[in-house]
Amino acid sequence: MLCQSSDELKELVREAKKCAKNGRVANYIPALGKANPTDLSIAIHYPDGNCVQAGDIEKKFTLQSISKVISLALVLMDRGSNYVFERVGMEPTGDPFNSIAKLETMVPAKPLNPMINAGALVVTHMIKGITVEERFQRLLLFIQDMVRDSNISYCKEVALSEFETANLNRALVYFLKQHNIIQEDVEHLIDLYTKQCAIEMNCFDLSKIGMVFAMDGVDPESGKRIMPVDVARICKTFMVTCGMYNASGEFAIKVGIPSKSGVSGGIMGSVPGRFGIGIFGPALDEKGNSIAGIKLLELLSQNYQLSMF
Ligand SMILES: NC(=O)CC[C@H](N)C(=O)O
Repeated sequence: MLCQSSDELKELVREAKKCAKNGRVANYIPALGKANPTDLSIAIHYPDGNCVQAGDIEKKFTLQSISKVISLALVLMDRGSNYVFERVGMEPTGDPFNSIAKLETMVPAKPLNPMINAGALVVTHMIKGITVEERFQRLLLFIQDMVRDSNISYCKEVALSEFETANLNRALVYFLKQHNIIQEDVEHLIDLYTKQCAIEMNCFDLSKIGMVFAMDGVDPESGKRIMPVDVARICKTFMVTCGMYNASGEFAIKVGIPSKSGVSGGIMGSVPGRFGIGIFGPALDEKGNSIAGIKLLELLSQNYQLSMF
């Protein structure tokens, strides 16, 4: 069964919105603190081009950790999976996304997976190109291709705000540099990573990216293959095992849709072979996931039997 009507979706948004009051917007990146905690919007994008939406779907937000799946896809294409997984692992951590704790206990010191900050920084380090600008443009082009919109760009204010405050991420990079997993200049990598996290779009755009992953790497509307099927498969698997940080297990049980969240309050969902979902709800739970966004996905999954398990 599919959700085909915005009225049905509006009703679910109204219901899910009630729990936004129990969450808080992220403010460790100061510019994110300006978001309105009661916002909630969703777009569902079907392969035939049909899109069902509810809420203020024009509102833009930054991708934050959602960008980690996309940079992983690019780097898997750039370098191949053997090279990538020699430098970053495949296992969930059970720790918060920005935790530094496990790094010191791992021998060699490679991060456990590409969805935690330590692993994502290693992935961003592997994006091919000579300069930060060239590497960022390659990532942006890849995203523009998925969304089919060459106007997709990044929010300079959020990028700068994170660059000025990202001392924990700097600590992770210094540690990884000491262990020779990362070789480049720390400030260059933080510059690239903070721009990557600040790439900005609305729910409608995000649902298109979710759809490309759902459709095994093909944009069904243009027929264009954006990434090999294996790359899409690896990314979706990480979305299931690590996409919602240390809440991924409970989310898999309650929702069962490969998803990736970010501290801006965005969630990208990919229902395999069926459709893509983009959600924005900036009030977060204690693990850093959109509290109303998760509720909305729970309602959707129950109402339309979307769990893949
Ligand atoms: N969970 C997130 O969305 C984290 C991304 C954020 N840019 C950070 O590195 O802290």
